[in-house]
Amino acid sequence: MTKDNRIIIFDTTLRDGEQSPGASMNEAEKLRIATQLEALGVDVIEAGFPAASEGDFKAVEMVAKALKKTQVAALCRATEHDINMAWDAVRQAVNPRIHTFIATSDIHMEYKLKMSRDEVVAAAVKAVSHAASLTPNVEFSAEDGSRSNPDFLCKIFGAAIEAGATTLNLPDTVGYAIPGEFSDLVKYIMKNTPNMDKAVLSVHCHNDLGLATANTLAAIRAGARQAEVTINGIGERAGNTSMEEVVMSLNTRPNFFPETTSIDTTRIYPTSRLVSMITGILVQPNRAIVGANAFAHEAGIHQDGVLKNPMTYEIMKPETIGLNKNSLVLGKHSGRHALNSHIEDMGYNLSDEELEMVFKKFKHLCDRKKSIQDEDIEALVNEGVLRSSQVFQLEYLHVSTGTTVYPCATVHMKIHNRTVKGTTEGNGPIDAVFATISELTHTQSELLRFSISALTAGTDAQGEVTVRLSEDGMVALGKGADPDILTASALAYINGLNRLEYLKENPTSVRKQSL
Ligand SMILES: CC(=O)SCCNC(=O)CCNC(=O)[C@H](O)C(C)(C)COP(=O)(O)OP(=O)(O)OC[C@H]1O[C@@H](n2cnc3c(N)ncnc32)[C@H](O)[C@@H]1OP(=O)(O)O
Ligand SMILES: CC(C)C(=O)C(=O)O
Repeated sequence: MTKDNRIIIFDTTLRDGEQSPGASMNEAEKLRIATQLEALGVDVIEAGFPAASEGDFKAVEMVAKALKKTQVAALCRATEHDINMAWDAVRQAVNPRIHTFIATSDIHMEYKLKMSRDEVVAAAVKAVSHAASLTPNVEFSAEDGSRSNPDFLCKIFGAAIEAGATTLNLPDTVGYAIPGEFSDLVKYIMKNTPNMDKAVLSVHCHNDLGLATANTLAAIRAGARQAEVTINGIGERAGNTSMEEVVMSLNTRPNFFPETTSIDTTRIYPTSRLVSMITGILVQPNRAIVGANAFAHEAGIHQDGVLKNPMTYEIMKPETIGLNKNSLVLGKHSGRHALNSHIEDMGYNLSDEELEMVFKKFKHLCDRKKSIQDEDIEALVNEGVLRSSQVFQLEYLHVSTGTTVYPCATVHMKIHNRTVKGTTEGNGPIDAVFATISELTHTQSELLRFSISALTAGTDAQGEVTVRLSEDGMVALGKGADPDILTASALAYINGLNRLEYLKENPTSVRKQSL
């Protein structure tokens, strides 16, 4: 048993991770991940189960040949054939490891293996002795260890050490363990296994109850010195202990965990992305450490705190895991501080009054649109700031249109602080809107151009309308943005009219304003 506080990180993304339904990887893909895992700094890479298929054999062999410093392990049943296959596949690694296993729980021994306890001990000893005749680096796992009799575990582990195993792995194969109980089991094994000081105790947890990381950390506290993990926690059924959770727990809470790892945490995020891309298993947004929302803040009170000091709501720095920065997601829970900071990042400098105006429109937009993009904000700023000295304002718009209805628009506008209302028909809904506005404002402008575009992707995107109006030799652009394209059109038209009014009053600024 190693006495120091360094935890050996044994990554089984390429073996147990590959057991996630649909995650099978080809040789080149495994090699790509293995190379990344080596750069990440894992100590051991379990590259596959060579007896499973010719492809897996080749992949393990390729990884073993390619890696420069990392130990490469291959899993095998407790049979001579599987062990020989495993050895043939890993033997060219700088430090090859044979990992052999057999189940030790009563249910597995009776129903699956159909073997007695003594037969299982004999098979384990035979397998470990054979593996140890090939390499000094032998790991033995007691499959379904957490549901096995503790004294039987100590007996088989003691026998495996005597046969040459240097790492003993206690798997919670079916994710059944509870942290306190698992930690007691680890302590019991360490105390009662003969010659335990000659081997490293490892744990390998599954996430069936969502406790894989908690059990692994409890085991580390109890003295386990190897953690078997996968990137993004992928693996059989509900998956394995996730590497990023264990490593970042140790890293973030050094006052609680004196244990350390050799992981370069700044490579965690890119590795997570790579594994997700290759396996096709998406990372859920709220996943700890590597989820898209792990460093994103939406609530105004949180955003304000983060702007003042990120540590108010962040226990880790995003750069520590290789993310450029956190993100303040603008949404309906955001406040003025976050909105203003975002607007400043976009290059605008608003007065308090302007910010107030944009903030109101922003909240209104958030109630109607799920995700707010930079373009949405830009449109709101343009809208809010350019409309600050407006003669004409839209108060209400109702349009009826359809296949059997003649398009008709009802518009209420504020003109010089007086509300006027009107209804007009048109050739189409936009024509009806523009005709009504024109009538209410007593303007005679000519519509030179009308264009509409979606500011962002998705059916809930804001539409941006641009109009070019001309009156008495003056030309003005008008812009309007709204998720409703008829409202966006009305806003653009009124914006253009306001600019024309401005030009009429400030003829010297004609050129500048009409650009
Ligand atoms: C908890 C884990 O994650 S364990 C690792 C799981 N990984 C894999 O299973 C790797 C992929 N597996 C495979 O490709 C195949 O199962 C193979 C090639 C390994 C074996 O295939 P087959 O020979 O067709 O056997 P099959 O998988 O149907 O059954 C497993 C056999 O191995 C036996 N067995 C299971 N575990 C062990 C073990 N650790 N040591 C020895 N024998 C074992 C079973 O009792 C069963 O034996 P039986 O045929 O006498 O009943
Ligand atoms: C073979 C062992 C290590 C395993 O994968 C498990 O028990 O889950």
